[in-house]
Amino acid sequence: MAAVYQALHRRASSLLCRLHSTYVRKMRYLNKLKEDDSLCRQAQTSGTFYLFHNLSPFLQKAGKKYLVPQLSAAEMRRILEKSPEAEQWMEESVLVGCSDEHIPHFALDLAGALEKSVIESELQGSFTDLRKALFVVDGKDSPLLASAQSLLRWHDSHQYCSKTGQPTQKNPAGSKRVCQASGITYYPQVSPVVITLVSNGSRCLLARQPSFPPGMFTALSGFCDLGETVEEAVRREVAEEVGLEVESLRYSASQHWPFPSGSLMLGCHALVGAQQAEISMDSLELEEARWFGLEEIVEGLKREPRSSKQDDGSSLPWFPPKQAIAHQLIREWVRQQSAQA
Ligand SMILES: NC(=O)C1=CN([C@@H]2O[C@H](COP(=O)(O)OP(=O)(O)OC[C@H]3O[C@@H](n4cnc5c(N)ncnc54)[C@H](OP(=O)(O)O)[C@@H]3O)[C@@H](O)[C@H]2O)C=CC1
Ligand SMILES: [Mg+2]
Repeated sequence: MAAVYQALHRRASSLLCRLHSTYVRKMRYLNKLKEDDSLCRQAQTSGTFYLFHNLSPFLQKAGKKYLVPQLSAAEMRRILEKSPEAEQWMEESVLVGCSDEHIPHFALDLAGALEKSVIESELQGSFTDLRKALFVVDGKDSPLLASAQSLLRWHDSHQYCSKTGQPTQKNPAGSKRVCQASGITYYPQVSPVVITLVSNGSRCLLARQPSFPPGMFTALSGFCDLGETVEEAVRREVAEEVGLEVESLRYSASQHWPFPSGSLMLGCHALVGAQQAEISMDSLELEEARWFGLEEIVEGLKREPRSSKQDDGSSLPWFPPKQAIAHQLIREWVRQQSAQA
C-alpha cells in the first residue's frame, strides 16, 4: 500500500514539476521577446494575431457562442494585401501572450489600414464593442481581450513625447515607447482603483451611479491618489462616497479592468461598526447607496438586466456579471454570511 502511495506521490510531483516548468519557460520566453527586438520581429512571422478596429475586438459567431479568432501571420498578410504599407502595419502589433508551445500571440488594430466592413466580410465576423465582447466570449478570453485593448489604447494615446513633443517609437513587442530626442522611455500605464464591499456585519452596502443601466448596483470604487496606500484609498473612498468610517479591511483579489483605460482593480472587504447604519451619500457621484440583506443579495444575483424590469417601468436590483470583480466580492460576502448563519 505504502509503495503504491509513494509511486502515486512521485507521479503527482513529477507532473506538478513539469507543469511548473512549462509556466516558467513560457514566462521567460515572453520576457525575452520583450527584450530582444530581432527575436520578436522573427516571432511576428510565425505568431498568431487578434484583430481590433478602433479598439473593438473582432469576434466570430458560431451557433450561440462568440469566438475570438486568431489569425496566422500568412492570413494577416493576405488581409493586409488590400492595404498599402502592409509590412508597416504588421509592425504595429503588440505582444499579448504565447501558447505553452511558445507560439506568440499579438494584437493589432487595423483602423488606419482597412475599412471595418472589408475585414468583416472577408473574415465572416464583426468588430464588437469591448463592453459587449467581454461578457459574451468564453471566460478565458475576456482577460486577454481586456489587456490587449488597454495596451493598444495606451500606444494610440502615447504617440508623442510629453517633454519634447517629438514622435515616440514602439519596440517590436509593444512593451515600451522611446523618444529618440530626449531618450525618455515610456512604459504602459496602469491606474490602481480600489473596489470595496462594505459590510456592517449583517448587511452589505451597494451603490449606483446615474450612468449605470437601470437597477444595477455595485460595490464602491475609486481611483487611488498618488502617494496613497490601498488601505488609505479604501478608507478615503468609503468616507467620501457614503460618509462611513472603515474599521477593518481585508484584501480579496485583483483584476485588470480596461475601462476607462487600464485600471488595476484591487478588491477588498471592509467592515464598519454595526452602529454606523446611516449613509451620507455623495450625490455628485452616486445616485443611490443603500444596505442590502443576505436574502436580497441572493435574489439579486439570480436576476439578469432583462428580468429585473417591472411592469411600472422601475427595475429590481441586479449586480455586475461574473467577469467583474464586484461580482466575486458579492459572492464571497454571501458565502461568508451563509457560513456564519
Ligand atoms: N470591474 C468591476 O467590478 C468594477 C469596475 N469599476 C471601475 O472602477 C473605475 C473607478 O470607479 P469610479 O467610482 O468611477 O471612480 P472614482 O470614485 O475615483 O470617481 C471617478 C472620477 O475620478 C476622477 N479620476 C481620478 N483619477 C482618475 C484616473 N486615473 N482616470 C480617470 N478618472 C480619474 C475622474 O474625475 P473627473 O472626470 O472629474 O476628472 C472620474 O470621473 C471605473 O472606471 C469603473 O469602470 C467600478 C465598479 C465595478
Ligand atoms: Mg467612485
